[in-house]
Amino acid sequence: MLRVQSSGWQGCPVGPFCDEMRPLAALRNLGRPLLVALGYGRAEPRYFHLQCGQRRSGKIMQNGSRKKTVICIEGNIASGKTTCLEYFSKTPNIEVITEPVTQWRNVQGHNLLGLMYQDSSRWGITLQTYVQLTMLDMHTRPMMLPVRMMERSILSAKYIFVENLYRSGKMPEPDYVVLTEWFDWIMKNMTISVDLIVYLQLSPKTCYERVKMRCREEEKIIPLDYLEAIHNLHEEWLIKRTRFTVPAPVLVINADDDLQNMIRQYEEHRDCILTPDNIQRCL
Ligand SMILES: Nc1ncnc2c1ncn2[C@@H]1O[C@H](COP(=O)(O)OP(=O)(O)O)[C@@H](O)[C@H]1O
Ligand SMILES: Nc1ccn([C@H]2C[C@H](O)[C@@H](COP(=O)(O)O)O2)c(=O)n1
Repeated sequence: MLRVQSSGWQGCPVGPFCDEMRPLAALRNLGRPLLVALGYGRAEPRYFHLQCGQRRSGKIMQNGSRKKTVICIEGNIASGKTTCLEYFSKTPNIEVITEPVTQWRNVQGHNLLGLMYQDSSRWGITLQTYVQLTMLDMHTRPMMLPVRMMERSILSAKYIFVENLYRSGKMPEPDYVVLTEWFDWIMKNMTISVDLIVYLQLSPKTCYERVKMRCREEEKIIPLDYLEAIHNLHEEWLIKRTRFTVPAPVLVINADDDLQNMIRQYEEHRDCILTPDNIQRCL
């Protein structure tokens, strides 16, 4: 089963220079207004590119270069994101960026992921601060190929994992507020381009079984209700759309299927996934 959600996005295309931008380069360019937030309110701000004012439908950039495409694969823990990326990595002209879990497990000898699972009230903020940095690095890495597929995004790090820590009382409000101000600054001053979100939707129970099967040391203590909370936040963000901005069209794929059926679904929707301009035709 596959559904497409239309987007509430107001248009934030990539500027001609954005592929070259790295966090430090951007900090040097603080004076240059890249994005303006439209309408702060209950929901998150929406962003519109000031310099080119280009809408998503245009494939050719103002500087004549071809528009590149960024697809984010979102979903619960062990929903099959890495497996999906591995599958598409065999396609020519696609670059794949997986979540830097290895980096999170060894920051100058410190395993932030392990620390977070051992004591999330103490280490949740530490892990999420680092996740936000590494995700920003992923989004701003120069694109070498026309299509980039990445595992999760800086958005889900904030809207799912930071939000869960805060709502469950594991992240004190001052920490949450500081991380939110950092996030808002990034969204206002950096170009975070997302053309399509592929949401792997499945039951928390299946995720639980797959977490057990994968047997990642740090995750052995994950209870089912943690996966339920993470699932509910994905639904709130990408399906119900009750709180946070959804930055691109969302393709919902039923990921409860076995591997063979997952491949069948990926093949059926290959064109929609790899050419987000086609997504309207899939609606
Ligand atoms: N459709 C599927 N059916 C059964 N097992 C799967 C399926 N997709 C992935 N797996 C297995 O589930 C575990 C988690 O998958 P993975 O792709 O690493 O998830 P994620 O990257 O979302 O955490 C792995 O052991 C993987 O081999
Ligand atoms: N912002 C984040 C992102 C991920 N994690 C955790 C969840 C998993 O234990 C691990 C990697 O995720 P997966 O790719 O297996 O879904 O990192 C987190 O705590 N915060």
